[in-house]
Amino acid sequence: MVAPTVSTPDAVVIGMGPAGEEVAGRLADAGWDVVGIDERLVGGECPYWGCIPSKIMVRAGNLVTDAHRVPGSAGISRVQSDWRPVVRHVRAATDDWDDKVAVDRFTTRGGRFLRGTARLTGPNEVCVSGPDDGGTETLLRPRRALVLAVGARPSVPPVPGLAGTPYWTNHDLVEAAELPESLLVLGGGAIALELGQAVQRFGCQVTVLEAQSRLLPQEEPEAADLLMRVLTTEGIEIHTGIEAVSVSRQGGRFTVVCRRGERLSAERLLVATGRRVDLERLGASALGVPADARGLPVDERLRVLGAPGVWAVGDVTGKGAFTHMAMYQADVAVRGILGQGGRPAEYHAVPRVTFTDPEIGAVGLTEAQARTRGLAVRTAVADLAASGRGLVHGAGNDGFIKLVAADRVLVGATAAGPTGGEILGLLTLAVQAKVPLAELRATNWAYPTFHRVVGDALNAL
Ligand SMILES: Cc1cc2nc3c(=O)[nH]c(=O)nc-3n(C[C@H](O)[C@H](O)[C@H](O)COP(=O)(O)OP(=O)(O)OC[C@H]3O[C@@H](n4cnc5c(N)ncnc54)[C@H](O)[C@@H]3O)c2cc1C
Ligand SMILES: NC(=O)c1ccc[n+]([C@@H]2O[C@H](COP(=O)([O-])OP(=O)(O)OC[C@H]3O[C@@H](n4cnc5c(N)ncnc54)[C@H](O)[C@@H]3O)[C@@H](O)[C@H]2O)c1
Repeated sequence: MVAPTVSTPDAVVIGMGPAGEEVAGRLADAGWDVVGIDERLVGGECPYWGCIPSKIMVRAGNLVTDAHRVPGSAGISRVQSDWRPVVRHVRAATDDWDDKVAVDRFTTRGGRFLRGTARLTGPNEVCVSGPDDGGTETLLRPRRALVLAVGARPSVPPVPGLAGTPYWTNHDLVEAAELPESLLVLGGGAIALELGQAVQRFGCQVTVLEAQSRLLPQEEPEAADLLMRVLTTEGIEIHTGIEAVSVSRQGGRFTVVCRRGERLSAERLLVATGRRVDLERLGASALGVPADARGLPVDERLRVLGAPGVWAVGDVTGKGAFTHMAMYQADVAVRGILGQGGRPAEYHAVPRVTFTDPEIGAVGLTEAQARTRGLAVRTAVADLAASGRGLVHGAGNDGFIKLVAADRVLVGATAAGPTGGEILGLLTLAVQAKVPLAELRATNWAYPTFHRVVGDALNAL
C-alpha cells in the first residue's frame, strides 16, 4: 500500500453537481486554492441523467403530440415519430457523457479537480481514492472550508426479487439507444410521469404503479386528477394505491405481482420511487451525523450543525431535490464562506415544476400543508380551458390555477397548463415577496394570456 498524498488546500468540495460546481467555481474565482472531487462527471445528475436529457425527451414528445393536434385545427398532418433524433439530441447535450468541458471550465477558474470517491475520515479530513490509481489515496485537510455536495441516488424499494433483476433507473433510460415496446414504472412522481409520458408518445406502452392513493402525492389533488385524466387518455395505464409484492424477469419480460393480485408485465421496468441521501457512504458519522438521517442537518447559512467549518448544499440537505435549490443554497453558502453576508436561506417559496404536458408548476404550501400548519386558509381554483386563451389554444388547453391564501397573502399556488412552469414565475414572486392580495387584485393582467387566469382565481378567493 502506497502512503497517501496529503494536501491542505483552502477548501475541499465533495461532489461537483450543480451545487458543488457553483461553490467550488466561485471560491476559485475568489482566489482560493480549491480542490473539487467527483467520482463521476462534473456537472452531476442534472446535465447528464436528469433535468436536461429528460426535458429533451419531454420536448420531443410534446412536438409529436402537437403534430397530432394539427388535424381539426390547422389542416392535415402525418406523424411518424422516431426516437433516434431524440437519442442524438441527448448525446449531443451530454457530450456522450463526457465532462471534459466542465472540468476545463473549473480548472480554468483556478480550481484543482480530483476524480475519485471521497470519504470523511475525520471532522476535517477527506480521503479520496481514485478510479484507477493503483491503491493510492489522497488525504485532504482543508484549512478554511469543507463543502459537502454529494447529492442523492435512486431509492430502490425492498420489493422481493427486484434487486436481482436488471431494472432501469433514470440513468439507463436516458442512456438507452432504443425504447422498449413496453415499460412498467414503479412510482408516480416527477420522474415517472415526465419520462413515462415522453416515451409513451413515442409508442412505448407505459404502465405506472404508484403506492399512494394518487399521482404526485406531494402536490395538490387537483393536479393529480388532471394528470390522471390526461395521461390515461393518452393510453398510459395507471394504478394508484397499489403495492408491489414481488418482481421477476423471465423470457425478457418483467412481471410485477401486487398485493391485490394484479400481475403486470412489460419488457422493461423503471424504478422511480424517489431518491435517498447516502450518508453512510460519505462517512458522515465523522461529523456526528447518524448514518440513517434523511439529510445533513444545516442551519440557515448551510453550515452543518455541530461541525464547524463544514457546509452542505444541494440534494444532500434534504430541503428539496431541485437544481434551482442546489444553486440557491450554493449562493448562500459561498457568501457565508467568503464572509459576504447577505440573506440567509428561506424555504417559504420553493418553486417546482413537473414537466408533463400539461406542466404542473407549484410554489410554497399546498392547501393541505397550510391547513396542517393551522393557517386560516382560503383557496380558489380557476379553469384554464374556459379562459379566453384556453379557447384560442384549443386541444391541449387543460389546466387550472389554484391559489392558497392566508393572512391576506398567498402562501402557495399551483399553475397547471401548457405553460404552467412559466406562469409559476409570477406566483413565485407573489409568495416570496408576500405581495398583499389587494395589490395582486389591483393588477391588470394582459388579455388573452394564460396568466390572466390568476386574476380570475384572485377574484374567486
Ligand atoms: C430524471 C431527473 C430529472 C430531473 N429534472 C429536474 C428538473 O427538471 N429541474 C430541477 O430543478 N431538478 C431536476 N432534477 C433534480 C436535480 O437533478 C438535482 O436536484 C440536482 O442535480 C442536485 O444537485 P446536487 O449538486 O445536489 O447533486 P448531484 O447533481 O447529484 O451531484 C452530486 C455529485 O456528487 C458526486 N458524488 C457523490 N458521492 C460522492 C463521493 N463520495 N465522492 C465523490 N463524488 C461523489 C456524484 O458523482 C455527483 O456528480 C431531476 C433529477 C432527475 C433524476
Ligand atoms: N421537474 C423536476 O423538477 C424534477 C423531475 C424529476 C425529478 N426531480 C427530483 O428528483 C426527485 C426524485 O424523483 P422521483 O419521481 O423518483 O421521486 P418522487 O418522490 O417525486 O416520487 C416518487 C413516487 O414513488 C412513490 N413510491 C415510493 N415507493 C413506491 C413503491 N414501492 N411502489 C410504488 N410507488 C412508490 C411515492 O409515493 C412517490 O409518489 C424528485 O423528488 C424531485 O425532487 C425533479
